[in-house]
Amino acid sequence: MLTVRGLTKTYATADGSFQALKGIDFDVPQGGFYTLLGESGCGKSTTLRCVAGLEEPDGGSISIGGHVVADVERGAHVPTFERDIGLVFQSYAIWPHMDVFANVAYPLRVQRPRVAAADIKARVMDALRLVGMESYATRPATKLSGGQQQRVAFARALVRRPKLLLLDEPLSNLDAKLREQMRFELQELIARTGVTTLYVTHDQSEALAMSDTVAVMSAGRIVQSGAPREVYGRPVDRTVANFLGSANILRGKVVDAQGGLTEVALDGGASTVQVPSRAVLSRGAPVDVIFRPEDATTHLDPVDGAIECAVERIVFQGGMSECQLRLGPVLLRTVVHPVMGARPGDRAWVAIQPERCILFAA
Ligand SMILES: Nc1ncnc2c1ncn2[C@@H]1O[C@H](COP(=O)(O)OP(=O)(O)OP(=O)(O)O)[C@@H](O)[C@H]1O
Repeated sequence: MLTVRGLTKTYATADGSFQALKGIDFDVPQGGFYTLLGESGCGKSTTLRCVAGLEEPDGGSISIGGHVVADVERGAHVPTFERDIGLVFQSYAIWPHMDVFANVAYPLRVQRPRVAAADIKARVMDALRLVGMESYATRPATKLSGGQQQRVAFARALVRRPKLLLLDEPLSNLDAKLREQMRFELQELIARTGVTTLYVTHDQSEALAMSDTVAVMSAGRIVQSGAPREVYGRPVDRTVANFLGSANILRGKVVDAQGGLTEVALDGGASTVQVPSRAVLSRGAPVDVIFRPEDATTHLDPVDGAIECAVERIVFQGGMSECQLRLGPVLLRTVVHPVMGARPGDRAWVAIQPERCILFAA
């Protein structure tokens, strides 16, 4: 449905130029929910803005539903209002001088192909019903809460029944509780309409919870893309592992490698672990062993093969606590039940599940 090939974009800056996109390729199938995730400045919004036609790329091509909307080589650039898209940004961007109805009706009145006047009311009310705002049609836009304004923005983006919905951090202005509620509402809304969605966020929990496919971006490139579980469970490098969830990293050296298992002696004589690894690493090679907080258990008594640490901090997080443990220069994080009676300074033993570890050459 959406195809992006070889997208590049360089901005002119005060001291020269800055290449924000260095060759972006991806496809979103019909009805797919594709998320661009990454730290601030990695190029997520620039990618979305190129798909929307708000920026002109300087290389590559974009097609939406089989129609080429941008192709630098052929000099093609279809303006935003002629692309079959709905757009929602972080700032609600609904017009304060109009009521809810007029806001949602606006794209039907100004964009082509025009919708017959007689059909406008039914189309607007359908869109408002979709977001649970049908009883607010005559409410001035300024007399709405943040969440209600964003619902109106979704209704306005969907009222023309676009092929593609483009969402740039649409939940970021909402407080934590509302953000979570709106996340589910938005997911349901998208599932009900079946609209293909390109979503931009720096919030990893949003990306993991909502998407069919997550693409992690860094410095103008997509470094990994796949199903959320796959990217979380099998990050291709430390950057992805660290960005998507928290990752514990232990340095070590390869002792032996046989039959897909690599034996690693962790630095400081902490322990030896046998980790599955596809890469062929020579004996003595320095490596990083990476594991997620939930892939280790924490014990207050010695356990065979476990790593001895000192409890540094217990961070209560409601249903679970994060246990921070000191191992020389490294601070490990594990997940423990809030009733676990550990205190700062206690000795503790961390047993990692070797089959869940990931190995990278250091
Ligand atoms: N109009 C512009 N002129 C110059 N540089 C720009 C312009 N727009 C964006 N950039 C730069 O391009 C890079 C990518 O910006 P972009 O907005 O795509 O990042 P992002 O990943 O969406 O970040 P954020 O999450 O902070 O919005 C940044 O370094 C940014 O400073």
